[in-house]
Amino acid sequence: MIRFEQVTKRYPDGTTAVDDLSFEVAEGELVTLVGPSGCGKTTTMKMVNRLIEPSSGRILMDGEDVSSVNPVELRRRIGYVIQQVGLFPHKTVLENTATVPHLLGWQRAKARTRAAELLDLVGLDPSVYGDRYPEQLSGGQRQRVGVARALAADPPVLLMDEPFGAVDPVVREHLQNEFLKLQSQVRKTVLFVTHDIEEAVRLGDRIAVYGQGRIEQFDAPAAVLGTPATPYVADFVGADRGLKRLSVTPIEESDLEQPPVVHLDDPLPRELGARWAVVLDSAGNLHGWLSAEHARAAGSAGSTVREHARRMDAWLPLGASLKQAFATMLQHDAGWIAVIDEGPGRFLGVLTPAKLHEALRRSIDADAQDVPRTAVELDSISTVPSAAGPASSDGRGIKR
Ligand SMILES: Nc1ncnc2c1ncn2[C@@H]1O[C@H](COP(=O)(O)OP(=O)(O)OP(=O)(O)O)[C@@H](O)[C@H]1O
Repeated sequence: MIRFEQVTKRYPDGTTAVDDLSFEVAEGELVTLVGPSGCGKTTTMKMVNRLIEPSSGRILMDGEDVSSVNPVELRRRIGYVIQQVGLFPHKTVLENTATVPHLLGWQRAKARTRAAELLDLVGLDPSVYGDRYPEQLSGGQRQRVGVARALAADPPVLLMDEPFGAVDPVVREHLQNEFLKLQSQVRKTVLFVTHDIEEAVRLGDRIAVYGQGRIEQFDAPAAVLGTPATPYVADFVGADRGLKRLSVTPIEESDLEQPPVVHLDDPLPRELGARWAVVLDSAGNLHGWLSAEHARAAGSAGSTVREHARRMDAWLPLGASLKQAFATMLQHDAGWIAVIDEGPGRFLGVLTPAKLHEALRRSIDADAQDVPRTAVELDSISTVPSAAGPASSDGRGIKR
């Protein structure tokens, strides 16, 4: 979808910002460009919509050399979100969002309807926020309007330059989650610049780690964290990359243990054979848990599990990340969490801290041994977005 072919950018003062860059972003893929300040990320991005022209090499979008497309026409096909959102202060939120459809000559009513839909999609109720002016919004809300505006004309490509860089860490994580959800619906081809490796890992299907003007590694997040291609990348992703891996490693069925199970309408057992048992309803869905101590103490004949079961709030769907599992354990002060089938909600097993640790080891070892690393060469670049990306393990709530 977007293909860089040996692209170099040398500024007139002799600075080589980007040096012989070749990579490809597949349709619907989100690639994060990450690296320290001044390594050429923004220059890379601005060459796609021709805010900057390459000194040599070419950039193709859908097979077409962007240098042959009129820049104004080109930019209408490319949504652009930047850190300082650049909303028009004298226009309302709705008018700001409808800017590009207006420029494209859409009828006013159609443009406004579309803008309202987009505001809704980014979590801003148009009836509440549509008539406000940008100064009447929080920083996070302004960023959302920026995203809505960039999507308004439904461009196939989005360029995002540190879009969440100016908000505090909590709002930032919230915006990242919302953006992942949004991206799973709209499936744009996205180039996303950040200097934050955590953000790159959370959002990217693949990550391009920049050194000075060059890509040091172009790979799925798990591979960048598990097998850094160079000492530079290892240093950049940090000594705590084992921890960062938690967020890109999904819970798998083989990680689960099978505790004793009782059903709601079973007579209350005197012994469980363990300190606790999972309680299921007749459809096999998770209801809660029963403690052996409680069952023993209750002991009265005639009662059923239903009267003694406790609710279980610490649960996650299969495929959620180990990081979510760890956070859920901490949040509920739980020694284990239940894992259910995402669709029908069937109980699958439990994840314990020991199994969580094993899963993390498995993931690190697998990468160290045999995960093929994608070389930064055009011919070897896979066009399939990685299933290991954080987008595939969406952030699900914990409580029912
Ligand atoms: N107009 C320009 N003239 C000369 N040098 C420039 C110009 N614009 C950028 N540079 C230089 O090119 C290099 C890459 O800049 P670029 O903005 O692409 O980096 P970046 O990775 O996006 O950095 P940051 O994270 O700080 O935004 C830097 O050394 C920068 O100083």
